[in-house]
Amino acid sequence: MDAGHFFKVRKRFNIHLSSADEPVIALAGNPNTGKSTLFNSLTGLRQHTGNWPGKTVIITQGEYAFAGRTYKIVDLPGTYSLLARSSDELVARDFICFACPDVTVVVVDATCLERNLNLVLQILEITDKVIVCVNLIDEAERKSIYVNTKALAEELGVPVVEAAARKGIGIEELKSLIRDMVEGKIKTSPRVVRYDDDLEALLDRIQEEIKAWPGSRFINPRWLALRVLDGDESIWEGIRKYWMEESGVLFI
Ligand SMILES: Nc1nc2c(ncn2[C@@H]2O[C@H](COP(=O)(O)OP(=O)(O)OP(=O)(O)O)[C@@H](O)[C@H]2O)c(=O)[nH]1
Ligand SMILES: [Mg+2]
Repeated sequence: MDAGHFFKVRKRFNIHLSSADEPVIALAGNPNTGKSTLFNSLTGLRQHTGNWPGKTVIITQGEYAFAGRTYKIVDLPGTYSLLARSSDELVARDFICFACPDVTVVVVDATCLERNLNLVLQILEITDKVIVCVNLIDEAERKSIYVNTKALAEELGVPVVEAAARKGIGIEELKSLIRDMVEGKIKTSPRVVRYDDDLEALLDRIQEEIKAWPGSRFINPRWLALRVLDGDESIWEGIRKYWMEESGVLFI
């Protein structure tokens, strides 16, 4: 039943799958971190890439085969945040929260990791099916920057893989991690941002109400409660579009 729901929602994003159980992998990340280059490495396609930000404005999709299974891969627009202030942010956010990719690979730039972690934490608030891909390690090495990926994975509570997408480095390891996550072999425990006690108490109350909705299993209730507190109107538009129109799921 849930697979059928997500099949319909994914179609709404023009993601065409051969069957409802074909895994969907999203590539998210700040602009210019090498998502499209990674996409090309994974799929063997030649999507145009360039070194200016904000280029990918539509969702590009492709496929790759690994160990006998086909994976659909979706290149999301580059964004610094998912607060849905721009159309790029809205598309990336709606895809992650409504189409529920089987894995979201967050591509981060090894040369300026800190700036990229804001988006990683925002995505970890929505989903625990995350792999962080620290790309541009060749560029980082050139600048004598070394990333302790083991410590980063422990801090974030999700797998971290190093890559230099332009040279095809790290691609096989990423594919194998994706397979393991899709098959449920990787248990993650994402770092959750905790707010002050009053806010947490309020979040608990809102979450309890959300959990009573028939559609609540399609979304992370804590994340939705945060959006409610934020006064984020755009989330209701998404719920109408992807739950009610696609699956007839009522939410009140
Ligand atoms: N040195 C090096 N350059 C890379 C690597 N990956 C990507 N690049 C370069 O970084 C630039 C940006 O890459 P894109 O793949 O277009 O980045 P993007 O994340 O898709 O960018 P947006 O779509 O604008 O968000 C291009 O010039 C790539 O060739 C890498 O691993 N090492
Ligand atoms: Mg791109």
